[in-house]
Amino acid sequence: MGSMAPSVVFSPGELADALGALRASTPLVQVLTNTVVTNFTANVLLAAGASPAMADVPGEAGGFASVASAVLVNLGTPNSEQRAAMAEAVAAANAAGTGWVLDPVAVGSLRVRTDFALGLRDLTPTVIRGNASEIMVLAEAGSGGRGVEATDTVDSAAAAARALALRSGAVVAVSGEADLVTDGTRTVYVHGGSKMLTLVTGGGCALGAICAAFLPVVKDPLLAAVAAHAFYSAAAERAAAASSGPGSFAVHFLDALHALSPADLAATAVLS
Ligand SMILES: Nc1ncnc2c1ncn2[C@@H]1O[C@H](COP(=O)(O)OP(=O)(O)O)[C@@H](O)[C@H]1O
Ligand SMILES: Cc1ncsc1CCOP(=O)(O)O
Ligand SMILES: [Mg+2]
Repeated sequence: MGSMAPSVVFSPGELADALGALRASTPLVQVLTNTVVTNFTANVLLAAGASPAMADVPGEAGGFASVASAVLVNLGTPNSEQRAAMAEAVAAANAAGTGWVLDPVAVGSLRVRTDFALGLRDLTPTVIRGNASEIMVLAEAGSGGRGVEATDTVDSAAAAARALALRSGAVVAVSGEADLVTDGTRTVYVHGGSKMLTLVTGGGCALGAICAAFLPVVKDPLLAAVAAHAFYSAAAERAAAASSGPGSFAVHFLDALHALSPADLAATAVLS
């Protein structure tokens, strides 16, 4: 896969320890996200063992970011108030040395959010997470997908993802059938998961929140993002096996995020 040979850089034990550390510390994740997925994202964080706080009001967002364990900035429905709050939160997170995740939902054809996303890209996000088309736009190597959906493959975005990581200093994660996570030098593919995640709104957006939840619990942001994707994929696989369609999948997914143990993660994760 990809133009450069990927390598396994993390052991099952490292993934298990990361999940154990998350559960032991209950990270406080500040979420500035879109109106479609807010409730689902909070439930995903709670089920995983984190503590969500949707603090996205100007005047509050900066103060909250200075005490949060990590911050998610998701551009799905970026009204002007929320954009002001995001600017505050990012400045405060950077001042406090707090990790933050940028999810540039639907960048490309939507000018306001694309311009805003390109500005955020250059404000040292710790992780940039998106689908292949979104990542290609932030790398200035594509014109975007179809609304919130990707029209490019993960492999076609691999070179752009590495270039974006080197340019921004962020770990870049590209979701798809197999997820690619890179810091520009090391590249890891996370296999597994379920296509059902694409039939529940927030399947990608809540993954950004889980990336944020892992940031404060491990030193290496690449390991944090890989552990987040492996954990998410393992839970999705378990949920898909128990469900009969998108509705029951969403319920089983929350149950699986809650039930999955560090040992389960170590036994299930497939990296390459
Ligand atoms: N074809 C697929 N098979 C299995 N899992 C998938 C597939 N496509 C996407 N996923 C998973 O769905 C989640 C959301 O990814 P994606 O749909 O690419 O994000 P977004 O919603 O931001 O476009 C990720 O966990 C990803 O691994
Ligand atoms: C449907 C929709 N419209 C604006 S944001 C949004 C949610 C997108 O969620 P995801 O990127 O996780 O599929
Ligand atoms: Mg998305």
